[in-house]
Order: sequence, then structure tokens, then C-alpha cells
Amino acid sequence: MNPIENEALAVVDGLEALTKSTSGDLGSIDAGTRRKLSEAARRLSLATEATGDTIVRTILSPLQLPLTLVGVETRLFEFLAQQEGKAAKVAELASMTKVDVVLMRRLLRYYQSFGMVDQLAEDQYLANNITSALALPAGRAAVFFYSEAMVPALNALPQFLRDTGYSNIADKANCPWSLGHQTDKQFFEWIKERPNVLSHFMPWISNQRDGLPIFLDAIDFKKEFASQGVNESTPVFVDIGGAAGHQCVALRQKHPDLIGRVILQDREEVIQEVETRPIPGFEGIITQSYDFFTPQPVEGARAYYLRQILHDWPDIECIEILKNIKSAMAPESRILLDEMVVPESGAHWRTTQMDLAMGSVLAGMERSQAEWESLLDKANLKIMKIWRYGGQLDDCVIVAAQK
Ligand SMILES: C[S@@+](CC[C@H](N)C(=O)[O-])C[C@H]1O[C@@H](n2cnc3c(N)ncnc32)[C@H](O)[C@@H]1O
Repeated sequence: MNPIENEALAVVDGLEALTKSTSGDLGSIDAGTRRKLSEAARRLSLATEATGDTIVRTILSPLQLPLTLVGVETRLFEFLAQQEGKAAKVAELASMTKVDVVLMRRLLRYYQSFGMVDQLAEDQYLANNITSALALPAGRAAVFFYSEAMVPALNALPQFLRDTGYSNIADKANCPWSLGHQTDKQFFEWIKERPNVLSHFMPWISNQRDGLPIFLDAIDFKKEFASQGVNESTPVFVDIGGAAGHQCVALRQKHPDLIGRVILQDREEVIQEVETRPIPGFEGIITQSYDFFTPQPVEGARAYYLRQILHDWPDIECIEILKNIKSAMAPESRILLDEMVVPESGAHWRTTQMDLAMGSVLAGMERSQAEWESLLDKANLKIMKIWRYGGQLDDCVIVAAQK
């Protein structure tokens, strides 16, 4: 046996020992270490994959989301997660979910082989970390939302690129979305007419970064932007396109003594939903229906905050959005863009996937530092600072000011 083989077998032993420890043990590892371990194992798995496995894994990857939807729709993942570590029998699960017992066995075999559930014995299955994630309201909402809204656009990508001679996707009126959904309505107009899809979009958007650091973990917002010259009427934080207002709530919780107004702006149908069903902790946050393609009504705010807004849009629309803010800014106002800054090499898979998903659905994109600089320059803004807060991810806050 050559030395690398010995080393490989020792790694196998180590990994198996770690995998066999209870998920509680693994869950107790610090989040940064856990992410490093997960990423290293993922890379190792790809680097050692056999040719035939690569092909089969890739061609059958379209089964993954539909079968996850089955597990979500039948509430199988929820039932398993509710057992709190206890195993359940196949027949019991079949009866709870009203799924044929033979089909249930086949489904569980699939979920087990992809690590989505654990198998204790021939007839017994139990929840693991993946089952629990898919049983969460955000996980369920995401699976419904992607199945209903995103998949047709993602599937249309190859045909769209063929049709357009592999040009870059940069026209919001002509992107795979329109081809996949056979619609001339842009995503946000389409979803407005589908309250059921919107009801899945909102909880997913609010929770999509759960478990990850947020900008407030890296920035002392009060010290940086709202420590001097503020009074009760000063608009300190305007969350533009802030959806459920989860970042406004996080700000209030982080700085309970923050003086000034915290304002959530979004499209009318979103604000209506927020006002009807406010998320916990929303008290004291001001809501405002506002279209960011019109002049910004709140003047002289300390921070105009946009998280994952500009990644939805091509450059032309981003410049329009930024110019609408710029005309409301006071000299001390700052624009905070909470976005990914794509590194020129080694971008994270969450970033690259999001880039092409945004391209497919909205003709949007994730941008590199050079692309952000050029975009802000075109809106007559300058970058004051880029705060990287995402650890191994590419999440940043770009602070911009008037030139
Ligand atoms: C990707 S979501 C980001 C939500 C939130 N900022 C976050 O990071 O969780 C984009 C948001 O932009 C809002 N939006 C889209 N078009 C808008 C418009 N013209 N004016 C205001 N908000 C808009 C959507 O309703 C949605 O809440």
C-alpha cells in the first residue's frame, strides 16, 4: 500500500467515526469549524468520485427537488422531526402521511441514500439534521417556492441561451423566466397575482440566511451611523425592499436603545402582508409602500439599506434605483448594500448558484468588487468601505456615499 492510501484510509476511519457520532455531538461543534469540515468533505467527495457516479449523479439531479417536495407535501419530514430522535416504522410513517406503504418504503430508501433521513434498522427511520432543516417553515416554504416559481425559469436556461447565441443575460424583459413561464410579466408582477406563491416567497426570503452571520454581527451600526445628532424623528435606517422587515427587527433587537425612526419599505402587496401578519418583534417599525423606481420619499436618512436588492436587477435598473436614493441623501447619509462580493477566484457555491439563478429569473447578477465599483460610479456614488462579514461565504456590506 502506498503512503497516500494509508493516509486516505485513516481519513476514512476519522470521517466514519465523526459521522457515527450523534448529530447532537456534531451540532455542538462551533459553526465555523462545522462549515470547514462540511466544505472539505464535499470537495473530497467530488475529487474522489468515480466517473460513472459523476454521470449518474448529474443526470438524475433533477429528481432531488421533486422528491423533496413529496417529502414536504406529505409532511413526512415534519412527522420524522417531531419524533425527537426516536425512530418510526415504515408502516407508521405511511399511515401518518397517507402514502402507500410500498411507495413509502421506496421513498425512504431514496431519502436515506441521499442523507436526508437516517435508517436505524431495516424497517426504522429517524430524522437527522437534513430532515429537520426541511421540516422548518422556511425549508418548507423554500421547497414550495422554488418548485412553483423558479424551476420553470431554471429549466428554460439552455434553450434561452441557444436562442440568444449565448449572450450574457442582462435584459429584464428578456430572460429565461419569460420563456419558462411563457409570460411577459416580470417576476415581481407575476408573483403579485399569485398570493399562494407570495405566501411561500415571504417566509423563505425572511429566513434564507438563518444560521449565518448578518451584517450586524460585523458592524456596530449605532456607533458607525447613528451615534451623533440623532433625535426621535431622524430616519436612522430605511430598509428598502426589506420584505417582512426581519433586518429592521434584528437592528432593533441588537440596539434596543437606538434613537430615531426605523422604516420598512416594499411593494404595496408585501407591506399589506406585513401589516396583516407582522413578524415577532415588529412593534415600533414604520411601514411604507414604496416603489424603488420612483423618488425616495424619506429624505436625509442615516442609512438606506438594501439587502439582496441590486442582485435582482441588471445594471441599468440598479443605476435607476441608486439615483432615486441619491437625490434624497444628506451629506452624512450612507447607502448600505448588503450583497455578495464575488471573489475573482474561489467563489463559494452559494454565490455562484445564486448568480445564475438571479440571471435566469430576473436578469440579475452577483457582482465582483470591480463590478460594484463601476456600477456605483455610474450612479455618481463612491465606495467608502467594504465590510466582509460572511466568514467563508462572500457576504459583504458595501458602504457608499455621494461623490
Ligand atoms: C430578494 S428580496 C430581498 C428581501 C430583503 N431585502 C432580504 O434581503 O431579505 C427582494 C425584495 O425587493 C422587493 N421589491 C421588488 N421590486 C420592488 C420595487 N419596485 N419597489 C420596492 N420593493 C421591491 C420585493 O418585494 C422583495 O421583498
